[in-house]
Amino acid sequence: MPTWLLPENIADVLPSEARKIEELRRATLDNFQLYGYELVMPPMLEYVESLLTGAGQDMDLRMFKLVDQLSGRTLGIRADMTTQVARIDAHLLNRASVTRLCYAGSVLHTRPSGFHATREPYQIGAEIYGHAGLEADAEIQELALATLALAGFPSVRLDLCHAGVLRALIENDPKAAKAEAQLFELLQAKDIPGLRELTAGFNVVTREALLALPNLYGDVETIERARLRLPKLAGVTAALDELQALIKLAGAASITIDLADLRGYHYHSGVMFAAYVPGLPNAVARGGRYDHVGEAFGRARPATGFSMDLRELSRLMPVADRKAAIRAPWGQEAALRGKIAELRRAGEVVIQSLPGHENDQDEFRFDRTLVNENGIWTLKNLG
Ligand SMILES: N[C@@H](Cc1c[nH]c[nH+]1)C(=O)O
Repeated sequence: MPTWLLPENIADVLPSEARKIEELRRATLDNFQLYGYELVMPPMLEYVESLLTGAGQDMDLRMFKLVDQLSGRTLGIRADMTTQVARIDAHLLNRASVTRLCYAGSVLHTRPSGFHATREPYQIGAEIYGHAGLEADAEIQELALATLALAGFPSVRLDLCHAGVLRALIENDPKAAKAEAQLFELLQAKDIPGLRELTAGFNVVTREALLALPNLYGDVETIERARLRLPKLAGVTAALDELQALIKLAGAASITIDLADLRGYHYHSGVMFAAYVPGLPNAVARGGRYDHVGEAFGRARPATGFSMDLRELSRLMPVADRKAAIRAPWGQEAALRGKIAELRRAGEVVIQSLPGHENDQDEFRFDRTLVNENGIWTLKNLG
């Protein structure tokens, strides 16, 4: 095997793609700042216990682990930055008021989430801590839509779900509580035969409700269907009421409900959403409420947020036009160097041709050149 092969679902990002990702990263972070989100940079790795705190058992399987030569303890490489940011809010900032934080960085997954999915997504996201009301969820959804619009996706469908529905059903039946992890998996896969088998010994009300969940999707009327099909447990009613209220607050043009779309992480505790763009089966952004994570870090804080993978998003964007550039000869002459510096200060790309390498650069399109006319360096259009 050649030594330069990369592991499966791990790839280099080449110049034109890297440029697209970087431009989107800058535009997204600048936009987050306009909404008052402060940038934080959590570490690439932490002690495993800290990364797993409040994160749910699914995180353990998704995380790469290694041994720390300094402490002898096991370290985990982050698979999701959301819980790291919750730790920062809970322990380091210790603010009582609302805190808005954002972040961007690579995460690693032990297994790809789909056949072609990368195991190294570039995660970017925003989180609000300290407000339990739906207004925070509405702001997060608006921000997710604004971010997708920046990336060139103006028509996005938001799929809403609520972790409280399954939680209330599970709390009502000890047998279901024991099978929580499997229930999550089967519901995510909408695997009705599997659900039938697993729920055989559950009480009838829980069983019927769990079997109904995969079919409770569609337009916003689904909430009314859910009220009829699901048991009138306080947790179920509260969750459906919240979904209904959020639909009124959220500005999305197209909203659907899918009460079995639990594909986020197990730490979600309330309203969850996934954003879909035309022509792509996988969600391009996911988010939701996770009030219990701060509690696990010792400071109960309401929390909601969203994140997305910039690599995936930029792959869907059209290829960017090559940037116009100016070709300049190589030279140390003060007048030439002064002219080049002046053009670069004005935002122009000026590339000095190294002797013997006058050909084009892939990422750039030379449309002008610097020529010396009677001792003055002037720009000339290239045909
Ligand atoms: N980090 C979650 C999405 C999220 C951000 N904040 C809350 N939820 C995910 O990757 O699915």
